[in-house]
Amino acid sequence: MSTAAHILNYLNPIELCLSPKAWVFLVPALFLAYHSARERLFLRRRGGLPLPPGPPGLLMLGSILSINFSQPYLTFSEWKARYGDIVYCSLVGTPAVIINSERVARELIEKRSQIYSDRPRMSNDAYLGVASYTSQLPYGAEWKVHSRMLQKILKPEAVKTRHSSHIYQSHQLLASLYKDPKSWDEHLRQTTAASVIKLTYGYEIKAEADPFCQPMIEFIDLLRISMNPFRAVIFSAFPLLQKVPLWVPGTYWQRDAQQTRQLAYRNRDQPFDWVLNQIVRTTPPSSLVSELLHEEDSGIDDEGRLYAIKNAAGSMFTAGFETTYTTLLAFFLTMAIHPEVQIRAQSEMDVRLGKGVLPSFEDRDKLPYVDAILREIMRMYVMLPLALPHATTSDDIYEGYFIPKGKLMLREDPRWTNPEVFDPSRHLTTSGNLVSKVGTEISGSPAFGFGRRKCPGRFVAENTLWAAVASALAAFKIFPADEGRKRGGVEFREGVARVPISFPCVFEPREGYRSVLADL
Ligand code: HEM
Repeated sequence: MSTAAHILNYLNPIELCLSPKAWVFLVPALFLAYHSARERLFLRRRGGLPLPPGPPGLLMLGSILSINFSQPYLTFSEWKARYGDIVYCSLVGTPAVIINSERVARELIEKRSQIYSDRPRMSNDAYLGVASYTSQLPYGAEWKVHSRMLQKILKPEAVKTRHSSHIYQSHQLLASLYKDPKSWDEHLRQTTAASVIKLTYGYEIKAEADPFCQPMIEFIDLLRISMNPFRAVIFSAFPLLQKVPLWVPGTYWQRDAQQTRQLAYRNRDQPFDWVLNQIVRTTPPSSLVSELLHEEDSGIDDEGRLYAIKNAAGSMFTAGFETTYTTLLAFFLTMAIHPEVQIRAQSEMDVRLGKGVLPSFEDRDKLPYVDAILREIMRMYVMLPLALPHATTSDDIYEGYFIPKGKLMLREDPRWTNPEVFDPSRHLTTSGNLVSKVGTEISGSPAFGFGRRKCPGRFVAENTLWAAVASALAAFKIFPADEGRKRGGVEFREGVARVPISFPCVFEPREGYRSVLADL
C-alpha cells in the first residue's frame, strides 16, 4: 500500500503514528502549519505595515547563508548599498533588523532608548558563564543596578580625578618599551590589563604570569573563539549541541565552553575575594570594588548587592581590556607605517612643550594633532564593528516600516570622504584646531555604541589612550623592523572583535628622551 493510501486509509491515529513512512509527510506538514500560523500572527501584528527591505531568505534558514561570517559587517555594507539604511532579515527563524547608519542609530537607539536598550537573549551567554555580566544583561532592574555601580568610577568627573594614574601607567609602558622593545606588543597587553585590574580591584600586577591577570587574558582569548558569530548562530538554531556530553569524540566546542565557563567564574570570584580579604585585614587600595563595598544604602539586599558588585566588576575586564589593547595596537602599527604622521605630531610637541618633556593632561589643548590622530584611529579601526547587538522590548514603527520586537544589529556607515585613507588632518579645521561637532570627539565616537547601552568606559578609555599615545609619540620614533611593511596597511584577524595582526617594530628613543626613559 502506498504511503498516501496509508494516511487516507488509516484513520486510526495510533496506527498512523506508528507508520514511519507517514512521518515523512507529517513532519514537514506540521512544520509548514506552524510556520504559516506564525507568519499569519506576524502579519496581524504588523497591521498591514511593510517590514524594512532586505535580502530574500530560505525557508527556516532565512538569510544566514548570505552572511560572510568572518566579516559580517561587509555583508551589512553590501545590504546597505542594495536596501538602504535599515534592513530586515531573518536568521534561522530569528527576525533581525540591521541599522546601517549613524543617523538611524541616533534616531532609534538614542531618541527611543526606552524601548531600544535591551539585549537579545542568547543561550550562548549562560553556556559561556557570562550571562550576569553587565554587557549581556537584559534592560531592567539588574542592569540599572550595575549601571549605577559602574558610573561611580567611570563617569567623567570621577575619571578626571585619575589623570595622574593614567600618566603613571603610560610611563610604565614607555619604560618597558625602552628596556625590552622586542616584546613591545606583550608590554602593551600587560599594561592595558594592569590598568583595568587596578581600576577595578586596586590590585597591582606583579609578574608576567600573574595569578589574576594571566587567567583573565586566557579567558578573553577563549571567549573570542567561543563567541564567534558562526558558533552563536549554530547554537541558537540547534541548542542541543550545547548539551552533548563531553566524552563524545570531536565535541571540541564543549571543551572550549567548559574552560571558558570555569575561567569566567574564577576571574569573577578570586579578585573579588582578594578585595574582601584586604578589607578584613587592612585598608584596601582604592578601586571600584572597595568603593562599592563601603557604600551605604545601596537599595538592594546584601547578598544581591555582593552578587551585583562581583558581576559588574567582572564585566570591566571583559569589556575594557581587549577593546583598549587592540585600539592601542592599531595605533602603534599605524604609526610604524606612517612616519609622516609621527613627524608632524612630534614637531607639534617639540614646539609647544619643548624637547625632552613628557606630556601631561594639562598639555592636551596645546596638542590638537595628537587628538586628531586618536580620533582617526577610532574612526578607522572600529574594534567592535557591529558594536554589541541591541534588542527592542516592543514593536515599533519607523519611517513607515514595522520594526518587530527582537534583535537589532548596528553597523555604522562610513560617512567620510575617502574612508579607507588614514588622515588625521580630516579632524582639524583649516586653522589647525580640532573640529567640534557631536560625534567627532573621542568619547562621542560611534565606536562606543549608542543610547543607554553606550560604552560606560569610554571616558576611561579616552584617557588611557590619550596618555599612551601622547607619551609614546613624544619619546620614540616608531618604525617597522622590515621597511617593506610600510607599503601595506594594518591587517586584522576578523571575528566579533577585530584584532590587528602585529608585526615587529623598532622603538628608537628620540633626541633628548634617552635619559628621561632611563629614569622612568
Ligand atoms: C577603546 C576602548 C573601548 C571600546 C571601543 C568600547 C566599545 C564598546 C561598545 C561598542 C559597547 C557596546 C555599546 C552598545 O551596546 O551600544 C561597549 C559596552 C561596554 N563597555 Fe566598552 N569599549 C571600550 C573600553 C571600555 C572600558 C575601558 C571599559 C571599562 C573599564 C568598558 C566597559 C564597557 C561595559 C561595562 C559595557 C557594557 C554596557 C552595557 O551593556 O550596558 N569599555 N563598549
